Amino acid sequence: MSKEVLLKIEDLKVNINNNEILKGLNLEIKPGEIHALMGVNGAGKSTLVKTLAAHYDCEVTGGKVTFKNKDLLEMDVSTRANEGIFMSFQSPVEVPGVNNSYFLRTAMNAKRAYEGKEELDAMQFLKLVKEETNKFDIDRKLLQRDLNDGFSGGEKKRNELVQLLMLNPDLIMLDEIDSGLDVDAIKIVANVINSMLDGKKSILMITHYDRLLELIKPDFVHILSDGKIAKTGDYSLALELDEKGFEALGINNANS
Ligand SMILES: Nc1ncnc2c1ncn2[C@@H]1O[C@H](COP(=O)(O)OP(=O)(O)OP(=O)(O)O)[C@@H](O)[C@H]1O
Repeated sequence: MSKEVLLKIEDLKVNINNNEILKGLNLEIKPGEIHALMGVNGAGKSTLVKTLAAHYDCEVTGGKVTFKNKDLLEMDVSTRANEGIFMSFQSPVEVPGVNNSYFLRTAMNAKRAYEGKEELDAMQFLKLVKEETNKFDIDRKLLQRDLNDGFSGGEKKRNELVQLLMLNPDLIMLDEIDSGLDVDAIKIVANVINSMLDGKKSILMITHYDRLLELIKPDFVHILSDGKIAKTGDYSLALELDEKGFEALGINNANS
């Protein structure tokens, strides 16, 4: 693998329901970098991360994406996860009938098998979960329930943090993980993410608010508009955006 680039997106075009949402997007993420993605509602931010996570809504019509120098678009959803891509969804789906703990252990064991490691039995798994969640104020009771079934918005996000800690991915994609969270919960999110940063893990996070970026400082801030990255800067771009709004920065309000 090239040491310089973890994820490379070139001229990516994506349709949803036959509408072109991404119109030739380019983005490069190196190991250890934190990228924030901002933009008006409907600009296509979620579409980008959903496409990278192989979501069935997103039809790639052009372009190239490489992850660890491999063709990402050729990989199915589980291969992408096993290769080290993790996505935290804006609204994680509820899966009644599937035990949360069982689901997570299965996902971990699939990744371990892919990496040539031994599978974890239930006891080893629980020990690991306990070690990881004890470092943070994360309630383990959610693991006994069915996956996201009846979880509150905040509980769903906390559950994703447990998944994140256990799966230990190389690229963490967070789609508005701060939305609907109370101040303490946002701090837990930031603590978990910051604790995972080891100079190699990269982050692509979508947010509308400077609050999260204050706690997880991005190296790059991108503004998505009209299906492309319209502007890139450092953290000061997020501050400028917060102060002046999109229009003052010359960003179109429509995704047409
Ligand atoms: N399943 C779908 N069917 C039809 N249109 C869709 C679907 N999913 C997304 N879209 C459309 O694609 C466009 C981009 O949506 P996307 O969710 O990527 O925007 P976003 O930048 O993440 O917005 P927000 O900031 O509001 O979360 C929007 O116009 C949206 O209505």
